[in-house]
Amino acid sequence: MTMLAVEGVSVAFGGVRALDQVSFEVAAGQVCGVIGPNGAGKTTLFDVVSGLRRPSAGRVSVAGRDLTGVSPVKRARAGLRRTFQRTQVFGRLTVADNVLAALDWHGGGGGLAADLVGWPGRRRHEGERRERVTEVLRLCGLDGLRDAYAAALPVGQRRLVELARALADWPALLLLDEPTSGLDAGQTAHLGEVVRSLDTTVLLVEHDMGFVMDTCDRIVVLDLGKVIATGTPAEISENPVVRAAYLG
Ligand SMILES: Nc1ncnc2c1ncn2[C@@H]1O[C@H](COP(=O)(O)OP(=O)(O)OP(=O)(O)O)[C@@H](O)[C@H]1O
Repeated sequence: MTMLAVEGVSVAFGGVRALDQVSFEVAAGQVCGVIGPNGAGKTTLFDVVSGLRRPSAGRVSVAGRDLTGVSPVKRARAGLRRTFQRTQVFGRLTVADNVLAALDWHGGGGGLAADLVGWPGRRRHEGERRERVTEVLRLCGLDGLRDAYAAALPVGQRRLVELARALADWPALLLLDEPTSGLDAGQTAHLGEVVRSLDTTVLLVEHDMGFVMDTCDRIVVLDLGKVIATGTPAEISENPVVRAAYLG
């Protein structure tokens, strides 16, 4: 099943074609990396998929639903989650509470009255939510840190907390913007292991080629706004067109 479909997407800034008829698909459960030289259009593509920028032509669909003209907030309701280059976690909350807060926006059901009377349905929801927090912390290798304050963690672990937050309510599609930025080699390797172990569909933009090659099932290569290649890491690393674009 196709989870993300980008079809004929174009964006122009004045005379610059940042994206020119970009099309590709990501199958459910796959990790897809977008790479390309500086100015290739990676950030613009990310902004189009996450809803920050509307394309002048083309369509973006998630799980068969056309989201092209839909706001970022409504995309989030449709199951799209993203992380940012600069981590966005609540420093004064514990790791577990950071993840719980990411689940909270669905509400526990029943509103304020349910909060006040400790409605049994609400208590059941609460138990399920705490189970999900535990599960997500395990997925992200954060079990041992659930009671640590996020502000006290090194950047590699804060990045994992952000990932855990994004995963908390079972996203349909997870967008990772330069996930390794600021991480050392060990932290990058650990993040790659976590991302590979997920069942979630992931689209990531990343400069670290080693990370992309090790982590992604498929790679989309952009150059000057166009898709010049798609394929497995092995296919991409052997592709002469890709090599030429990078050697410039
Ligand atoms: N807001 C903007 N106004 C004008 N031109 C822009 C704007 N944003 C991007 N561009 C241009 O569009 C093209 C694609 O830029 P984009 O930032 O998407 O590339 P990128 O692949 O993310 O590059 P980098 O690897 O350097 O981050 C570039 O030529 C860039 O100069």
